[in-house]
Amino acid sequence: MTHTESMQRTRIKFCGFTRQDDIDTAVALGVDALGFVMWSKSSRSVGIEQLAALAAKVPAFVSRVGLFVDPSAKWVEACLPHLDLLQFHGDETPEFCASFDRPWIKALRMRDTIDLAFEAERYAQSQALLLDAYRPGTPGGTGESFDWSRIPATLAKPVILAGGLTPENVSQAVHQVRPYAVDVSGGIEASRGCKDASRMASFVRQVASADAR
Ligand SMILES: O=C(O)c1ccccc1NCC(=O)[C@H](O)[C@H](O)COP(=O)(O)O
Repeated sequence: MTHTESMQRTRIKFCGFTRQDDIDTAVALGVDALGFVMWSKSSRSVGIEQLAALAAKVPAFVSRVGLFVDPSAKWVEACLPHLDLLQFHGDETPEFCASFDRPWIKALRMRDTIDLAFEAERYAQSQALLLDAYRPGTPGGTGESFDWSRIPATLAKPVILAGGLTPENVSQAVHQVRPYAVDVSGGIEASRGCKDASRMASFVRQVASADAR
């Protein structure tokens, strides 16, 4: 059964926050989860002090998600007090992902050879699988989409659809895939790391209208 058949709305995660004003806007729009890039090679990354300051002002019942790419255990542990959920974007093993005292999701890049049923079994302890576009050498945040018809109608884990989503295409994406959640970064930005309030609002409206279809 898809989540829509069970009458659940599509959850929304916005990723790559660096500014308090953008977080305030997203929270006011009712966004479910806010992502912080804890990978220093990203132009959207925040340091631990910035994470602490931003995360402290996120109200209850909005998830603070930390995004990691092949981190050390020490780095994840340092970030843990400010996070509700961990998102792993590299080649982390299931054992590594499960070794922290937080729920977690695994991002999978949709390379041609990927076997999603196998990955769902492999990452069985994850809360969900985030499916993202594959670009060699770039672990995420590419702003590129992939062919959504490659996602099986049923999968053992909830699907978070990511990769190149925008206010312009998210309604079609939700209608076609019926994911548990959608995740966006570049599609709601004015510039790298800076969100655009009107694009954030438009994205949320488009998801709601797709849910109502
Ligand atoms: O945003 C980054 O710079 C980034 C770097 C390394 C791994 C993941 C990264 N971002 C993840 C996301 O923002 C999203 O979860 C996802 O990749 C979708 O991004 P976009 O295609 O820009 O909507």
